[in-house]
Amino acid sequence: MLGSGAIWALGAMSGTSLDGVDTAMLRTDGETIADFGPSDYRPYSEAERAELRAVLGRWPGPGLEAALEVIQSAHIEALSGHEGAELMGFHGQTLAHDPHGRGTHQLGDGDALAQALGVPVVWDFRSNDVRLGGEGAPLAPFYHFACAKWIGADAPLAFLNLGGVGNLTWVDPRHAAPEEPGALLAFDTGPANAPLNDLMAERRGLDCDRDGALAATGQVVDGALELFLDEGYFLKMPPKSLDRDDFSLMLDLVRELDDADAAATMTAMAAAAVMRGIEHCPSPPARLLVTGGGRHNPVMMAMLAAGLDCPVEPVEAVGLDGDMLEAQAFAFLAVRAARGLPTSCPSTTGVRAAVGGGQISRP
Ligand SMILES: Nc1ncnc2c1ncn2[C@@H]1O[C@H](COP(=O)(O)OP(=O)(O)OP(=O)(O)O)[C@@H](O)[C@H]1O
Ligand SMILES: CC(=O)N[C@H]1[C@@H]2OC[C@@H](O2)[C@@H](O)[C@@H]1O[C@H](C)C(=O)O
Repeated sequence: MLGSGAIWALGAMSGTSLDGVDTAMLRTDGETIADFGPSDYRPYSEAERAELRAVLGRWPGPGLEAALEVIQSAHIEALSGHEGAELMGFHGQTLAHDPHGRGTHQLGDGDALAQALGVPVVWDFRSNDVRLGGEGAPLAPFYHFACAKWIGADAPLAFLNLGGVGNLTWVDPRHAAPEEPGALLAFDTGPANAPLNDLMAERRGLDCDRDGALAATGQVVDGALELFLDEGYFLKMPPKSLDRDDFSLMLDLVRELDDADAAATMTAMAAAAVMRGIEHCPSPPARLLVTGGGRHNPVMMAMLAAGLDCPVEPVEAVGLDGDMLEAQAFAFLAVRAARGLPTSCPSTTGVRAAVGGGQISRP
């Protein structure tokens, strides 16, 4: 098992929007952040993305060879650009997530990666949690706790990741450790960018509504928004998690709307899901710090700010990097796993007891 000093770890994340691999170096002992290191982004080519998209929803079994090759080669390329890492955290690509049914599936082979890179790799972060009755997601909350400490927060605050799916972590930084009861509450808020990206692909052949340009010209249609908010998911008590396409029926709610109104309404849906989520927090957060690609969408950010009673700011406001926070999180979680520390607990995933995730493969 790893000693207790800080080491340089390298994290890699390939998120639900299938845009590419984020990598980031972090010096940490798995409890506190000692230093941030370089980070990088390796986008998937169109052909690679198509290969991955074609296997979304699939469970382990035959027929994944080409997609696995994309994941392995893109990660080897992305990770070998960094030097000096003693340990790597490899999330892999979530293809399917059904924690109370078939489990959770992140495509990737940590053994092969450790052999190729000559560095120990922690991977398969979510399975242990699911085996112990947890949601297996979100896992960034233990890192959000360390971030709250790093910025010197002294009152409850919340982190929001606006990726393909949204996830929220309420943190009370007055606790000494993330697994202490009352320190954290975390859950997926609902769809964030994924359905909006799907709408843009379907209607305009574009990756996303860049800078909210289309939504800014449309009107939010209240009827569609209300139907969306009738979904039982919003009433469910956290912890709770989602698969990328759990809300794909959202597209049907805006089917009759013109492109601009559909984009505005879907952007409002993502924001409204967060507002519903905030109502589940044990106390109102002093501020909401936003990470993930959605913080670049000014329309989504303005809707959040208008609907919440606390300041809504990108994490850059406190000196963090919102494009790399998840890659850093998996570097941090790798060190925790290697030290035998828990990476999730009942209030972050609903797992029966605090548990460490991940298996470790050595070269
Ligand atoms: N300038 C921008 N304007 C609007 N949207 C943007 C912009 N930049 C990024 N995005 C949105 O953010 C998405 C990428 O976000 P991010 O990289 O956080 O997702 P992810 O890590 O793949 O997802 P997850 O956290 O769900 O795994 C893009 O697909 C796009 O929808
Ligand atoms: C199963 C899975 O991969 N879930 C992702 C996804 O993307 C955002 C949200 O849904 C979150 O629950 C999680 O990722 C982040 C990194 C997490 O585990 O914290």
